Amino acid sequence: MDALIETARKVRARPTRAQAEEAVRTLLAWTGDDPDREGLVGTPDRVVRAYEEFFEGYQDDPVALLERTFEETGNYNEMVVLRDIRLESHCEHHIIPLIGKAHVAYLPDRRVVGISKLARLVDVFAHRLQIQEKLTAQIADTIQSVLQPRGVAVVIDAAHQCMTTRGVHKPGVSMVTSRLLGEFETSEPLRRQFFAMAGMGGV
Ligand SMILES: Nc1nc2c(ncn2[C@@H]2O[C@H](COP(=O)(O)OP(=O)(O)OP(=O)(O)O)[C@@H](O)[C@H]2O)c(=O)[nH]1
Repeated sequence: MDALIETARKVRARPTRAQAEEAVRTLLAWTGDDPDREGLVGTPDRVVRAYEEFFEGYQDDPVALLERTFEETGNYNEMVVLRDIRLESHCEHHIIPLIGKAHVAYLPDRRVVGISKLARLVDVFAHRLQIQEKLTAQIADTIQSVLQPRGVAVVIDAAHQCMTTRGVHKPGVSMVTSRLLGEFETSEPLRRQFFAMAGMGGV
């Protein structure tokens, strides 16, 4: 298995919850506000709970998700596309949300995976600190490595709030990334069919 996927499966030791809450308290004090006032006293706990949700993907094994497959497919070997998968992630540079859609396709080779697992796979990697390029690659490479289909295509179209709410302040901009493997890489008609099926004919 690919070394990058092996790394993505590792569950690392982490600081305690109390340490995480203390870190939030420090940030609150750093803003210039009073962490002990009524409105903020519960904030470290809330922020840590929110982070548990945002970053729960570190606790999940992306490979195990795809290991249950079905071979009774009626010889179906055409493209399978799951499009418009809502994507919520956080950029690793500013820990600010990036929100958009993922479109995931593969060309089965005799076996297929339960379709919800593709959406779960997107969530596992999205619920980690990310840059969009790595997120796109991790989703595609995991499907390729575990299912070994004839091809995989992943496109992500997302808006980065680190570009809209701070810094360069450019609302309305979205970033599009793609990873095309196997027959999607070698066949132009197949790529075109994928982009059309994903509703991205203009990309
Ligand atoms: N390629 C890529 N860049 C990203 C992503 N998310 C955030 N960034 C960018 O990461 C860069 C970090 O740049 P730095 O110069 O280190 O940070 P900064 O001073 O906060 O940059 P500004 O955002 O330009 O203010 C910024 O250009 C962000 O727009 C992503 O998913 N992919």
